[in-house]
Amino acid sequence: MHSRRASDPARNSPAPPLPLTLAETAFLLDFDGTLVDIAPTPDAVTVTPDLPDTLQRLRGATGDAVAIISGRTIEEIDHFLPHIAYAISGEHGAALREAPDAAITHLDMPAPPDEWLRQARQFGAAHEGSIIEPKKNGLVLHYRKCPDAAGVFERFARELITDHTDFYVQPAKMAWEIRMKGVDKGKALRRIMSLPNFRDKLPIFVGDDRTDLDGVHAAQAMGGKGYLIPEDFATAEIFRAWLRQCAEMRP
Ligand SMILES: O=P(O)(O)OC[C@H]1O[C@H](O[C@H]2O[C@H](CO)[C@@H](O)[C@H](O)[C@H]2O)[C@H](O)[C@@H](O)[C@@H]1O
Repeated sequence: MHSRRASDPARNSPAPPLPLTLAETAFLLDFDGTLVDIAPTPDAVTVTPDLPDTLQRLRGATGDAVAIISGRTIEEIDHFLPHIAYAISGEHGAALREAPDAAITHLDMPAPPDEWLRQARQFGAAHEGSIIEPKKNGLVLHYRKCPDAAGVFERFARELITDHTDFYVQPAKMAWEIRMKGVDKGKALRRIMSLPNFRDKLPIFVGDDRTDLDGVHAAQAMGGKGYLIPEDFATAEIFRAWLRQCAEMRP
């Protein structure tokens, strides 16, 4: 993934074209850095006032073909955007809720050993500002508030998972994430695109991080569009303005 600098004239290039018809389009959207701006801590993200209405309008215009695909848990997405997306995939595809009233299902995968979380919390306590975020299928070591410790965090994460071949260490935005092998946002997108409301539509996936590349490639492979911030939309704010334009398109 390449990125553009503020001085790059391409930053000012127009956003991608609007879809031709919403009735034949499905929106599958990343959360952090896309639907919301990156914030100093995971709890501190804010939803812009018009975003829930934008997503509700898109649901109406697409026949409920609006999904969020996030690295976060589904419960966290519900906290920020309650009952807004039709389907939600969490933990990079390890969890799925197919419809608003459906139960959350988890892929049958081994959980990380409890000992990892205990050790990670002990390690985090020695680094002021760090955040240890547990997930069912992994954990995230955030160093945004202690950036000089990035290398130490990486070493700790790699040593922690030594000999556990089911997991790997993924670089994330100011964080290292211990992730389960075998799940990714591309697979999550394909699962959601097989659901009745999504099937037979062209997917538009938008994300901002290297974990989103699988979603981008899967959408493109299905004949749809895969977009990245800042390559295709200079900022998340510009992407959200584009999404609003989509929501306001005539049927
Ligand atoms: O797949 P996403 O919806 O993009 O989620 C990716 C990770 O996002 C969160 O961490 C990142 O965003 C935080 C809030 O802006 C920021 O403080 C942190 O530095 C970023 O790494 C979230 O905490 C993770 O669980 C997600 O996997």
